[in-house]
Amino acid sequence: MYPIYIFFIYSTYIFNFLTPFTDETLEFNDKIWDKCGKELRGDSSRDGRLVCYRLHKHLLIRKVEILSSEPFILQYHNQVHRRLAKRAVQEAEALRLEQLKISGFTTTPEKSQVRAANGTWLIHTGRPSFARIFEGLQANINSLDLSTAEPWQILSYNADGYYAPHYDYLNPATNVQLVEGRGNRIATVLVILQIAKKGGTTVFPRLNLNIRPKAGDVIVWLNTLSTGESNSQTLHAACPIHEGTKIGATLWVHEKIFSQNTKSTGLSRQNSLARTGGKTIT
Ligand SMILES: O=C(O)CCC(=O)C(=O)O
Ligand SMILES: [Fe+2]
Repeated sequence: MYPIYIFFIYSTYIFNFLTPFTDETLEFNDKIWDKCGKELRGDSSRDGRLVCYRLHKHLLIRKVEILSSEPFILQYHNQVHRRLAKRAVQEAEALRLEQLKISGFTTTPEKSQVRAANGTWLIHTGRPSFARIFEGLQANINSLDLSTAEPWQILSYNADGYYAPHYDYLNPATNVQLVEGRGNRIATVLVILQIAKKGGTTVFPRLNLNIRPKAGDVIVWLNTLSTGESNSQTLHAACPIHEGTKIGATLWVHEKIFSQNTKSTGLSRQNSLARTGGKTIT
């Protein structure tokens, strides 16, 4: 009785911080993938804020594209060099990617309403390529303090993999200590390390946006409004993969750095898994 009880508490606890926040019941049926087929981008003739600009840094020039102004969504083109992205893929594949595995199949005929992917946590500098990517991101995205981010969440989606529509911000009611200690996930930084041959775009259904990034591109968006409230327009998903394997690495950026009481929020376990690339220390 006692161990079962502990397991129940423990799994609910872990599940809470891995589960994206939904403040409503999101429909899960084939219709949710309606926008996945073709690339959908914002219309700059309707919104003059949707512009491209060049970012000059250390003699490198990068193209940055504003995909949406409200919520703010940016695409950094070729932020990660092709070779670096390839090395990061090799490093990712050597990690225990079954750590965050959700197969997509449940005991009922319905598919998982979370995602179908393998994955793991990794600390920011946990592998050389990820450390270099992290440094490069911090140098370019200086409006965000990336040290406030949770460890890398690396996800690998095979054919039929997907990430169901969700929000990245946390529900403060079910993540009380984490949100009190670190604030909410104000921004998401999604690094595309490898794209699928077919499918696997990143879709924002409420914004009519379906992004087909290249390997090495980075998508950044703000999850909260300037008031600090969560922005439900940021609903997004990874469309089903039809062929090949997509690998992405996400940083969920918080408002502030760890505070003392963050240690007891479950993030300590997340961090210990991240330090070992998904291996549980026994
Ligand atoms: O892989 C994608 O396109 C989306 C990933 C995502 O939503 C996340 O990591 O929060
Ligand atoms: Fe997400």
